[in-house]
Amino acid sequence: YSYYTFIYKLQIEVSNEEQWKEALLAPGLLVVDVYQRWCGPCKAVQNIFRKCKTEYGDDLLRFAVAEADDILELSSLKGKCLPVCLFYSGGKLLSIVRGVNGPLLQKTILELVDVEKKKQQLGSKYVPEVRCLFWVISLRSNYVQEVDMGLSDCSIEMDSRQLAFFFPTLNVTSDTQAGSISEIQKTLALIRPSLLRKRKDEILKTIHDFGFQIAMQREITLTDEQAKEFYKDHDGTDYFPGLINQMTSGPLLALALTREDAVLHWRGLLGPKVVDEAKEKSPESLRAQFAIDNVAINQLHGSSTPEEAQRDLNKFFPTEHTLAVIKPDYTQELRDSIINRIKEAGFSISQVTEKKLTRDMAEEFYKDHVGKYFYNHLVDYMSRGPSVMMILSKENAITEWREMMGPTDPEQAKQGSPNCLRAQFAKSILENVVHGSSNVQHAMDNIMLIFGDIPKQTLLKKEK
Ligand SMILES: Nc1ncnc2c1ncn2[C@@H]1O[C@H](COP(=O)(O)OP(=O)(O)OP(=O)(O)O)[C@@H](O)[C@H]1O
Repeated sequence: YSYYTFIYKLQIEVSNEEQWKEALLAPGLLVVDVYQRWCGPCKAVQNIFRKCKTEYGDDLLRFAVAEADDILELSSLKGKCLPVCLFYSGGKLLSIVRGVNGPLLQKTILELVDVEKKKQQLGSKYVPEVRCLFWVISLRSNYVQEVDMGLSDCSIEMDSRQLAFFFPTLNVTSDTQAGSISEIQKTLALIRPSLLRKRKDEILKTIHDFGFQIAMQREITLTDEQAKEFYKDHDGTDYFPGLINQMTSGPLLALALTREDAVLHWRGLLGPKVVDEAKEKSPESLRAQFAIDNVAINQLHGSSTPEEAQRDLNKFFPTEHTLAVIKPDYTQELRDSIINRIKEAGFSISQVTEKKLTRDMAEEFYKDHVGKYFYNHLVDYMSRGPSVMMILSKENAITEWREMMGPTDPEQAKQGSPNCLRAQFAKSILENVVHGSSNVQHAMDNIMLIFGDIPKQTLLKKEK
């Protein structure tokens, strides 16, 4: 964790606006490695810079490191763990290279240093030859590649620059040191009860500020057995009783966090496991920042590997099943497009059947609405033709499918969530295209009504 405090001789450290302005206005080419707090400056890039400095180094080539959070101009690069190098001269941004692309970095530095030399030799007689970087974006592969087109058109160069700055959240992947590609991952974070009681809003804001999305969350009070099972590998250690005590002292918050390389980043932010060590060696780490007075156990957990994250997530967010119905009068095209949307959202369709409900079944299905003014119309509608009945399986399936459907009334849906199915396809509040169970009991009852008693094993097998 000491990478937070490294000072590099090769690179000047820019950590406030004043230093930023000073660095930009110094003569020559300035190459800035923009980094994120949890990644630290990129060591692989430093090696390339060191080589360049030795090969073509003179006073016209300078290097800097700056944290995206510290400098306003760099704020659009917040949250990207991929190294981003910016090339400036006379305060102007000339070029951007993302990723540890040694040859491209070297080539860019060589060319731009040459320009600086010419400028120095020719003074005001120097006429710039503009070279442009284009971003070739293949949406299908989510891959962004930089190509030096060597064109002389300033407006095109501006476009590419703007592209990089205005779409920093594009899933940009480029060469990395090990040739691997950063990917969106999920990890499990636990906020232990004492911290949750005292500083819930603050820790959630911090998580958000560090670029994580909360894909799922659940407040849960663990029993002694559940806590012991979760931490069984620590059984027998001197801290085990204290840990179990902390884990069961009230509700904790389990979070499924997503972002690029979520597992590594979350672990990196947490810092050392022992609170005193975290405070001493890594005071910026979350375990130091969010330690609770007089509690020796740290307040935050994170999975160690992607495999462990998957196991941990399954424990806190087990697969749920919900009943989804495409209501009568659908066209084949509508049915296919809804099913595609379901698959794209990551649901497994564990069972599917097309079935015309009898009046009795429709009455049973909507028995909670008996007596309401629309009840008879609802039963008529639901029994007048076949419906597509599906069991959808996923963590958090009930809530997620209801979110996909949107509000009961399509007019309200169009206002608040225009992309939901009801906003796009419902005819009216009555004929609103899709149904989804409201809770676990409702899901179980209606799955039983439509599909009979499906053994759990069948569902699990189908999920795979
Ligand atoms: N005010 C209303 N006027 C007409 N029909 C209505 C009205 N409210 C609900 N409905 C019909 O009854 C169904 C069940 O209503 P409920 O309040 O359970 O909404 P929902 O949970 O969004 O929908 P569903 O149970 O079909 O998933 C609605 O989907 C709709 O078809």
